[in-house]
Amino acid sequence: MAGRRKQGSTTEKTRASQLVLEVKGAGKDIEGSVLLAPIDLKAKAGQCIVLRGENGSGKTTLLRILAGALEPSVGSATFNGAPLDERDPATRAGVASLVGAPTAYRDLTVIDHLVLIDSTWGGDISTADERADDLLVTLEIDHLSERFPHELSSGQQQLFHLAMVLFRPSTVLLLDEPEQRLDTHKRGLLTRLLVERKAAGSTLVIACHDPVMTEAIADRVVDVAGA
Ligand SMILES: Nc1ncnc2c1ncn2[C@@H]1O[C@H](COP(=O)(O)OP(=O)(O)OP(=O)(O)O)[C@@H](O)[C@H]1O
Repeated sequence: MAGRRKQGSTTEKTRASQLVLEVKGAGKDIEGSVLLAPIDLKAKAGQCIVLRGENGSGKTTLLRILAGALEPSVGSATFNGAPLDERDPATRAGVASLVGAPTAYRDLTVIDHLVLIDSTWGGDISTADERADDLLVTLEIDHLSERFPHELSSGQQQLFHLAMVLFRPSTVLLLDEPEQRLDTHKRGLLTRLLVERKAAGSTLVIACHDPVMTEAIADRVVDVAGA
């Protein structure tokens, strides 16, 4: 019994010390235009890296590289030691990202979207509604569960998009300015939720222009310097 406990704690420590994301000198240019100057980044389980930098410095480009949606022109980016590639099942299963607006359907309600996402990830259909509603309650948009996406305000739409990415299973969460269009109360609520995700072992990389939120969630701030 004692031996099993010891082995378990060693495994947990090993897991916590392993790099989940590693970017080594990754940069991106297209036809002579520099989108991202070469940059390094390391993140372990339970860590949150905040990307900071002026408009156009390359934060979204770096997030797209981390999502496996964009291949770096130089350097490398890996997830658990393997190259990031959104076509690869390991990347798709582990990495959830909100970079730009996700696909939404005019004829599905807010809760329909969550139940659909859950079913594509193999969630238990008998509890999907209840779990979806719990997340909407946490984000304080449960009263909007039967609305269609085009019936939401811009801030409500942002919370809906966050719900879509938070509802699917993942070990890495990539968010591009999740605070945008949210009021102060909702920013606080999102901050608490992200701190909880971190405590549960998720790796977070977040581009953020809000210094209060950055202070609350960042284990490390990476300055994206631009070309
Ligand atoms: N397809 C493209 N071709 C050429 N340049 C591009 C392309 N997409 C983006 N860029 C340029 O790459 C740079 C980095 O853009 P990116 O969106 O990564 O910046 P950002 O740091 O996320 O900015 P913001 O804070 O405004 O969201 C910008 O100068 C942008 O104009």
